[in-house]
Amino acid sequence: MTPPLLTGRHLRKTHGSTPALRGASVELHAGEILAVTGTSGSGKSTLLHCLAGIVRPDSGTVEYAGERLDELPETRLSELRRTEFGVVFQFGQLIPELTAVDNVALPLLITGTARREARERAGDWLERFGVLGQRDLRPGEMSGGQAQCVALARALVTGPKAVFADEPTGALDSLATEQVMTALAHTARASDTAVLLITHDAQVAAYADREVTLRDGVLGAGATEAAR
Ligand SMILES: Nc1ncnc2c1ncn2[C@@H]1O[C@H](COP(=O)(O)OP(=O)(O)OP(=O)(O)O)[C@@H](O)[C@H]1O
Repeated sequence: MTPPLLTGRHLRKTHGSTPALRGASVELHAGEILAVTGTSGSGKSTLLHCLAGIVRPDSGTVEYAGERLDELPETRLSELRRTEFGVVFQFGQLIPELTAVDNVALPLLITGTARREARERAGDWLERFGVLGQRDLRPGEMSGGQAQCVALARALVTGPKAVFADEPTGALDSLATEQVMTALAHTARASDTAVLLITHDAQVAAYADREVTLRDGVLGAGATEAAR
């Protein structure tokens, strides 16, 4: 079997005096959708932040494609986040003043793509997520489901190898959840992108290839090859 794209080993992280992770280990393979479930406060978001190089664990290691994220300088980490990772949160965090197409084009502009090409590629991704008709609308003029599809298009437009989605449908009704998850699962598989999907919704976890559960900062069986 090919080695994992991303591996977290024995991750520990404490916020103030609250232990969020207590030795969590997990592997994510290229092209795989992994759902991490768990009750509120079990450490899901903290795990995502450690694996995506957003926060450093207090101890333990995070290895991405042969690089130790927990040891990298901030400059290399932010380069990786811009070029190899995509992130989506519960509330898409689109820029309210920009239209859908300009929101999606933004990561390309930041990495040096010319404006015309960036907007063309943004349009392609809006189409893949079924929201091309909303290209000239601002986030406040769209439904919640449409805005999340735009946020996903923005996360995928740079061709990331890994997408980190933290409760991406947490604010949506079940119909919009289905629209967003169908689009995410389809595009992730078509582009061989790995997805770490944080959720406490069984309807959402059902879209994953594999599901692991966090309990009190530790992952249960199946999170790593050794434990499977
Ligand atoms: N910045 C912070 N400062 C202090 N405590 C924090 C911080 N972030 C998280 N925590 C605490 O760490 C624990 C784990 O939080 P985390 O957000 O990772 O869990 P979660 O499973 O994602 O929860 P939820 O489903 O409610 O989002 C919780 O007890 C939380 O209150």
